[in-house]
Order: sequence, then C-alpha cells, then structure tokens
Amino acid sequence: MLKIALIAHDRKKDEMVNFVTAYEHVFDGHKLYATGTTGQRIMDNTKLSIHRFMSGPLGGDQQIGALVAENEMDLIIFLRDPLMAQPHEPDIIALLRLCDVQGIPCATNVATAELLVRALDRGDFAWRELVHKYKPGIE
Ligand SMILES: O=C(CO)COP(=O)(O)O
Repeated sequence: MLKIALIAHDRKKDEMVNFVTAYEHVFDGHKLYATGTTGQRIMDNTKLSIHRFMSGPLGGDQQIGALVAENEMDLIIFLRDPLMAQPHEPDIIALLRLCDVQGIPCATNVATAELLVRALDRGDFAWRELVHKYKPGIE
C-alpha cells in the first residue's frame, strides 16, 4: 500500500475527478491524501476515502510537502493550472522542489499522471516499498 497525494487547481478539478474515476480500481487499496477541496470533490464522486489536508491556499501544499520531505509520500499527482497565477505560488514551487529533492514521481499533467498510474498498476513502484522498509523512522 503506497501513499499517493492528489492535488488540482480549480480549473483542473473536473479533469482530476474524471481521471481518478477512470482509475478508481488502481487508487483503491492505496492510502490517498489530498488538499482540502480536491479531496472533497473526489470523495463526492467516487467511493474512495481520502485524508484531506488544508486547502492549498491555506497551507495544504506545505502539509503534503512535509510528508515528501520525510520521504513518506510515494506518488504525487498535481494538476496545476499553468495559465492562472495562484496566491500561494511559493508553496507550490516548494512542494515540487521537495519532490525533486527526494526523487518522488510527480505528475503535473494528466498525460503524465496516466503513465504513472499505469506503471503503479503494473507494479513498477515496488521500489518504494523498499524505501519505506529501510528508511530510518523518527524516534
Ligand atoms: O490550491 C491547491 C494546490 O496548490 C489545491 O487546493 P484545493 O484542493 O483545496 O483547491
């Protein structure tokens, strides 16, 4: 069971809901996290249960970033809006930077997300189980 974060900006939320609905059978069985509104929208439209953090502008990206910094998160699907400025742009950049620091697979558009979720379904993320097994825990 891997930890997956789902985040979508407002004009990408329909795309996120459609995507997660299409791959609900793959997401089911993993531990799902989301920013507040994205998580609510997905739960309203699927049978999935999701741990919701704060809404993005209120710190949700940073909360997910904290888990990425600890190498806890296994996959991020972050459907960003590339055509609209966000008040919390620094938080968004920080989250993406931390994904690169830890080498966490992170999709920022649905085409890449689809490739990663198909890879997940095929078992290509097994290496993440090893990361968790050998990662030192916090005492
Ligand atoms: O703003 C976001 C990510 O940067 C998403 O937040 P919401 O899911 O609460 O809309």
